[in-house]
This record gives sequence, C-alpha cells and structure tokens, in this order.
Amino acid sequence: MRSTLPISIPSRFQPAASGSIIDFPAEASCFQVEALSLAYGGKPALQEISLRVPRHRVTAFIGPSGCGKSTLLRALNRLHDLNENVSHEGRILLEGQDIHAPEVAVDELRRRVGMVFQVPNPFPMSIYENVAFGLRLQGGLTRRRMDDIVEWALQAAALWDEVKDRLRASAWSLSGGQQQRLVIARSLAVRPEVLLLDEPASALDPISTLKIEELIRGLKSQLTLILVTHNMQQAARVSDYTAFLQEGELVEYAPTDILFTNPTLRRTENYITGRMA
Ligand SMILES: Nc1ncnc2c1ncn2[C@@H]1O[C@H](COP(=O)(O)OP(=O)(O)OP(=O)(O)O)[C@@H](O)[C@H]1O
Repeated sequence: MRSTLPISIPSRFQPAASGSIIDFPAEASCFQVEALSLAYGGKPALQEISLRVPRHRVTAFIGPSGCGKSTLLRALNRLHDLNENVSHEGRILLEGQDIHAPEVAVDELRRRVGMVFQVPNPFPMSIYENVAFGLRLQGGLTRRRMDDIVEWALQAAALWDEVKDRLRASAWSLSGGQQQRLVIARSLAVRPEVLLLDEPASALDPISTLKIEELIRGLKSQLTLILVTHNMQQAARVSDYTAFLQEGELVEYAPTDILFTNPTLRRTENYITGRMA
C-alpha cells in the first residue's frame, strides 16, 4: 500500500448501495464532502456524496460518462455558482470551513483551490504575463519578487527550461502540452492548497500526457491534487486514492491499488474490467 493513512469505514459514510468508502481522520483531510446532492434544473446529478480528500495526495474520480465526476470536481471550488439552474444540499468543508459560508470570498476560495480544464486555456498574452496574472491581481509585489515567483512556478510546472529564453513570447506559440503546463504554472503561482484537474491530459499527445502525469505525481509534496479522468490506466499510474462514481452516486472509494485489484463490489469490478462502458 502506498499510504500509511488508516482506513476505516464508519457507517455514516456508507449509503446502502456502496462498497468500501475509505475514511480519513479530519486532521489528514483537506476537503470533507458531507451528503452532497446537486441537481441541474431539478435533475439530480449527484446523490448524497460523502467523502474526505486527504492532504498531499492525488485522488482520482473515475466512472462512466455522465456519472457526475466533473460536477463533483466543480462543486469543490464553487464553479456552479455561475449557473443559476444548479441547486445543492449538503456541505463541503475546506480545512473545516463550509465553502458556502457567507464569510467565504469566492475569489479567495478559487485562489486556494485552483482548477485546470481539459483544453489548455492560456490567456492571450505572453508566457510571463500568464503566470504573473494572478499575482498582479493580488498586487503589492516588487518586480524582482514577481520575477522570482514566475520562475519558481514555471520550474514547479516543469516548463522553465523550455521557455526561459522566450518569456515575452505569446503563450499561444507553445505546443498544447506546454500550454497545459503553463496553465498549471499560472495556478501554482498564487500558491493554492489544492489543484483540481478535469481531464488535464485528454487533449494531449502521449508524450505530453506522460509529462503531465509526472508533474502531477511530483506536485503532491506541495499541494493536494484531485484528478478527473476517463483513463483508468492514468488513474492507476498517478493517483493514491480512487473514487468510483456511477449515476451520481459514490460507489466505492479506496486506495487506488486496492480499488483496481480487489474492489469490494461487482459494479466496480465490471467497470474497471471494461464489462461496463
Ligand atoms: N451545465 C449543465 N447543465 C445541465 N446538466 C448538466 C450540466 N453539466 C452536466 N450536466 C449533467 O449532469 C450529469 C453529470 O455530468 P458530468 O459532466 O458531471 O459527468 P462526468 O462524469 O464528468 O461526464 P464526462 O465523463 O462525460 O465528462 C450528466 O447527466 C450531465 O448531462
């Protein structure tokens, strides 16, 4: 087993139809999702999801298309706030604080919880300015300090060596894989505690995909990562824990090696062995 965190299965985390749902002590978790149900225009997309996400680990959300992986991921930094058709019940705690509490500023939440999407979305500006973007919004940094952080973030995103001589070039002059690492650098520059990654490599070629996977594994010493992926090999390669969702329910949540080799439920086994699309 890759983690020494204890596994226990308290009954409150187990809906009737579920298999093992790993639990972490609150002090080892960054996110705690409590009975989260979410609907789009009244149509349920998530049903009573309860799970804790351990700090400084990679957690993958897997499951068939439409099962609610992205919906759950987006809920973690309140991206659904932008959609007035979305309603939810239940709570999401980040470091013990309800992210929907009135005193929580959404901008600050999104600084703490960064998001990387499937298609790289660098801004139409230089490589340097992309990484400096969030820092400029925060303000108060000297030019020297800004340069240092931009270099640090590009190093952390494993992109520095490829761009250090052309920081003023357009971000759009980079390859797709480089653009995705630039977007990760842009997120890292504002020092998030968590990075949410929604299919971050699915638009990339195999070599760029491996670089992103290596990067994800390397970053967990600095922050917590949560990855949505269709690709089960990818989940197996990069994640420490995997949550399997189906039809809006959390079916099973376990250490990745256990979920892929010895799942509790036939539903999980059918999915990971390809007997169910
Ligand atoms: N903005 C939206 N408005 C209405 N329904 C939505 C919206 N986004 C998602 N849904 C619906 O919610 C359900 C869950 O979608 P979601 O995108 O979270 O699934 P997913 O597991 O990430 O799927 P995929 O792997 O195909 O990306 C689906 O039935 C989907 O059609």
